[in-house]
Amino acid sequence: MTTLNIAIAGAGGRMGRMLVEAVLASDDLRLSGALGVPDSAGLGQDAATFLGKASGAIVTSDLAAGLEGADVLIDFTRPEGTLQHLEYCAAHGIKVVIGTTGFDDAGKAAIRAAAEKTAVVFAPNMSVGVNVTMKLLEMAAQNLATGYDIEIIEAHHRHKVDAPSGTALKMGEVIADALGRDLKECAVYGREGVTGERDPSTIGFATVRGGDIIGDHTVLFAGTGERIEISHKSSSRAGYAQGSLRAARFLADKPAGLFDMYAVLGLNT
Ligand SMILES: NC(=O)C1=CN([C@@H]2O[C@H](COP(=O)(O)OP(=O)(O)OC[C@H]3O[C@@H](n4cnc5c(N)ncnc54)[C@H](OP(=O)(O)O)[C@@H]3O)[C@@H](O)[C@H]2O)C=CC1
Ligand SMILES: O=C(O)C1=N[C@H](C(=O)O)C[C@H](O)C1
Repeated sequence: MTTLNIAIAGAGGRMGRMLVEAVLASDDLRLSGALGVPDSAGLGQDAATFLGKASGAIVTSDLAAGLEGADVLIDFTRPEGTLQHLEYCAAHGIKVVIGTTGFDDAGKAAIRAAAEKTAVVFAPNMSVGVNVTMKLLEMAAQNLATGYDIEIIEAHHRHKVDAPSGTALKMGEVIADALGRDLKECAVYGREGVTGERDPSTIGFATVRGGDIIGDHTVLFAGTGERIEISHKSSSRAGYAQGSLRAARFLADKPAGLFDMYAVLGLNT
């Protein structure tokens, strides 16, 4: 078995720690490096210190040091950090799994451009369950195209900085595509005051933030006399970490290109 060298960006974050633990627990992956920002609490320490272990990877903000020998970088940070890391990886032939959310159109264009130089998996949610839920939404939207109002409700922990979640936005895109609509034209991101009656062609979003909610998403198809709710609820971040490792293994033999979790999980039918 060949060993894949994995570097982790945002190694001290909620997802970074899950990933460090998951890489150390695997027998085909090696933690080759760990990136933080200059004021990160764990800078200069072993990335596995929080587990009471030594991985040999010291958290650094020096990209060359943190990415030395890496085959794949797994990045769950912030858009500005991810884009910096990606530029370095594209220039040095390092593959990248991007879990970060909250990119604007320019950021997404930069990811597409970098993927012409190196292989990239970019997905707002790495869990198998969420990606299968996306397929269910496609089917539901195709079959409930008229007479059903579509609302997407998401809930996350108090520390989350972007809204709606990347997953909720992707759900909106999947549904809009299935209905032949453009999400940019039909999304409604908040309601207040005298809003008038609901326009049936819209897709509504509602955001809840509080406590330690890991990630809940519900899509409501509200018709007359009935409603359908398709929900996914995460009770642990482990599913995101395991999905990210699957994405890293998937990239091992891939040439440059942009892939999503449908490709990783074989859901592109
Ligand atoms: N695709 C998926 O399946 C999932 C995606 N996410 C997304 O992943 C991202 C991170 O989430 P989470 O782990 O909860 O967040 P955290 O805030 O816990 O962790 C973010 C990490 O990135 C570091 N960081 C912050 N700013 C920068 C920067 N500019 N450059 C480089 N590193 C930076 C932080 O450093 P420091 O330690 O100093 O704070 C921290 O280590 C979010 O966008 C979230 O939406 C989350 C879960 C699943
Ligand atoms: O910030 C989080 O925590 C999560 N972010 C992702 C998103 O924005 O969709 C995925 C998951 O919901 C957890």
